[in-house]
Amino acid sequence: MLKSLDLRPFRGTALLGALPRPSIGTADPTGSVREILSRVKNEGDSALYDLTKRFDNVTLDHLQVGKDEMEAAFGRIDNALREALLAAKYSVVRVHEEELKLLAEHELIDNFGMRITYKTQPVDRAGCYVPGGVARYPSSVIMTASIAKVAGVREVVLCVPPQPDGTVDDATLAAAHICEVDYVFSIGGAQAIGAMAYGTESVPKVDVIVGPGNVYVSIAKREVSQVVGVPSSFAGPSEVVVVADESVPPKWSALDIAVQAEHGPNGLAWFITWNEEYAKAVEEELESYLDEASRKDHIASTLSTQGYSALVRNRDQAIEVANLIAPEHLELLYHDAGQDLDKVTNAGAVFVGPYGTAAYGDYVAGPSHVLPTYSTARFASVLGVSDFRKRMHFIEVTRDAVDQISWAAEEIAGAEGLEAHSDSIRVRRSEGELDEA
Ligand SMILES: NC(=O)c1ccc[n+]([C@@H]2O[C@H](COP(=O)([O-])OP(=O)(O)OC[C@H]3O[C@@H](n4cnc5c(N)ncnc54)[C@H](O)[C@@H]3O)[C@@H](O)[C@H]2O)c1
Ligand SMILES: [Zn+2]
Repeated sequence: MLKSLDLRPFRGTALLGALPRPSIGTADPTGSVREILSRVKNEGDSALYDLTKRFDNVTLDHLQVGKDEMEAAFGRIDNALREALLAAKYSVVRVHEEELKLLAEHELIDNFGMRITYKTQPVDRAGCYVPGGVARYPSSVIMTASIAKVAGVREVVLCVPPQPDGTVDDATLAAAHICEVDYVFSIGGAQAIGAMAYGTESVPKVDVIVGPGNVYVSIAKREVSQVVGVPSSFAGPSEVVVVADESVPPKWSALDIAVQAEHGPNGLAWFITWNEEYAKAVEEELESYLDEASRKDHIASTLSTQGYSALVRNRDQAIEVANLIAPEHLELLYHDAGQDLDKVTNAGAVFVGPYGTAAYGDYVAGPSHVLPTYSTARFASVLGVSDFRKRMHFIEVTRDAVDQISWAAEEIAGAEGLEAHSDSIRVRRSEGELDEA
């Protein structure tokens, strides 16, 4: 089931060489994504109807889902699901209200008489993509839209692929209602990203696009990043690295390997341990679980292409391997894992201790489940309030600064041959103090 790797002999750069390269799946669809985007840009709504027919096999007669329909869906869903979605939103809002405090306006420093103040402002309108091909993701509504609202975004636009009958499922609409989403459109794939980036007759143009999706969606976001803000993470097919030993029941480890593979194809699932017997026990549990799993095909498809069971020397090497993979989800399930957290440098989210299945993070932990995949955790981060806000500095130049630091600015302007630059400073320095009115 999982491909076995014995990484024990490898050290340093040889270890990197011994790891299989991540793969984006079958053929790279950048060419067809570009075609879709240019049709949306040039033809607007009519391209959206046509592409939805082609890729979702649905003939729509309108694109927008009204606020009344969101409210009705909220009323229709099970009581227990309604409570669960509200609890998840509450948890996400709490975490992000705290995160927002970190961005509070403050004076950084008095720098040579120049007062530097740090401030952030929300973007005006955000677009959230909620996937809906292989599975339904009401949780992704909460993990994007509620964070945009906490960040202070004025309007939130949400796109989600239509179901085969052309509607959007009740749970997704109910989540949109809970998160006070302003517009919902039943459009999926690269065409949805194009619609939000360029704007069409029906879909308002947004300033930032966030949200996970399959390769078409993720590549489309990368393509439109010239005209709209897009976080640098590639929030693509799900990934997990599970590090465990005999201190954890093998069934728990086996299930966690299956969890992220359940999302669909092109994902990645690694199991890492330093205990050979335990690796065998986990493999056996995984096989017996798969015999009965309802999403057996999805899980098997990810595991057969990018499912690995790696044997390492010790926990240090386990973390070294995890850092090289830079996975979306890292689980450190073994006893005392809390001791190792400083060594983790590359991962989207890290789950610590034997109870730490990534599924808590998918729904209720509070941080967004929109996380960097495809090794982008080397440089990119979890979705958060800062993705919806822009940083700016206020620079208040006092007379004191003119006296203290003009010389350096004039000198550099001179070296760059930019006369107006040095003149603008020199007049202030030489023409003395203005009367304060
Ligand atoms: N990284 C994260 O934070 C995170 C979180 C949740 C989900 N996910 C991932 O999101 C993905 C969801 O994928 P999905 O496929 O279920 O839904 P999706 O909404 O991302 O994609 C469905 C759309 O893809 C388009 N499409 C399908 N085939 C196409 C083709 N041949 N050419 C052009 N467009 C095509 C269609 O327009 C369709 O509407 C999964 O891989 C899951 O792992 C990631
Ligand atoms: Zn998941």
